[in-house]
Amino acid sequence: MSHVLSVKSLSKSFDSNEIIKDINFSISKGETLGLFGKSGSGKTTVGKCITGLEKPSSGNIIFKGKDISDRKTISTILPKIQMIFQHPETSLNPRMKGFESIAEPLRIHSSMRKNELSEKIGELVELVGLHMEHLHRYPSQLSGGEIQRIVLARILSVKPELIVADEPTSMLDVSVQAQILRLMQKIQDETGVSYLFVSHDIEVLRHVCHRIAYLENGTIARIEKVN
Ligand SMILES: Nc1ncnc2c1ncn2[C@@H]1O[C@H](COP(=O)(O)OP(=O)(O)OP(=O)(O)O)[C@@H](O)[C@H]1O
Repeated sequence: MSHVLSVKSLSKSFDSNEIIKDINFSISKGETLGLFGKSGSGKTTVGKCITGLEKPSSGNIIFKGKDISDRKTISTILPKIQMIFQHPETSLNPRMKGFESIAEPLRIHSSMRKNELSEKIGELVELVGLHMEHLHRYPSQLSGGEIQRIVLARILSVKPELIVADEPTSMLDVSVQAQILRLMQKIQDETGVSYLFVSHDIEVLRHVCHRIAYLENGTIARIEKVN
């Protein structure tokens, strides 16, 4: 299997405080790699370095053979790498209804006409299991699970090849959590997207990941295959 992402000797310090050091791992096409670590271990920092939200102190991030460690190159790769955050309520613009939230990246990254846009949004809404009525609501009028579905539809609109999912279900109750995890697996089966799934919940990771990387003392202590 070809690697979508390779992280090589990644380190990141904040104010001379080294948070992660010499991190190495790869993710194949269609693979879910879990990143496990306790609170404050630096999981989100790894995800932010990959998605360009933080600049690595040193090391390389190779996406489909191209080094995207410097900010100039990453702008040409985005939107192929997307990130889902932990707090659904802060993931969307509170002043945008569902339709606009999903349409916004399509308007930026494609030149679709109005009817093409509506058709595409209809397909995405069906893929993530929402109903048209949800599109006419603001985030404050949607549940956490419905917001994460809108977030997924928004992200999928630009056909990402890698999604960094940072505790995407930890704020949801157990039954909704299971629905979103199933949805993410269905999306992977249908699109071949790869995930870096960040969590402090080892049971969730064992359920959804092909392999799990354990972050300890700022570095990857080991990577295990999940049977
Ligand atoms: N921009 C920043 N400036 C300074 N310190 C930061 C910054 N971002 C993160 N940190 C620190 O880096 C450490 C790792 O944070 P990070 O959010 O990556 O951990 P985490 O494993 O994702 O934690 P959690 O599971 O609680 O979300 C923490 O001590 C945090 O305070």
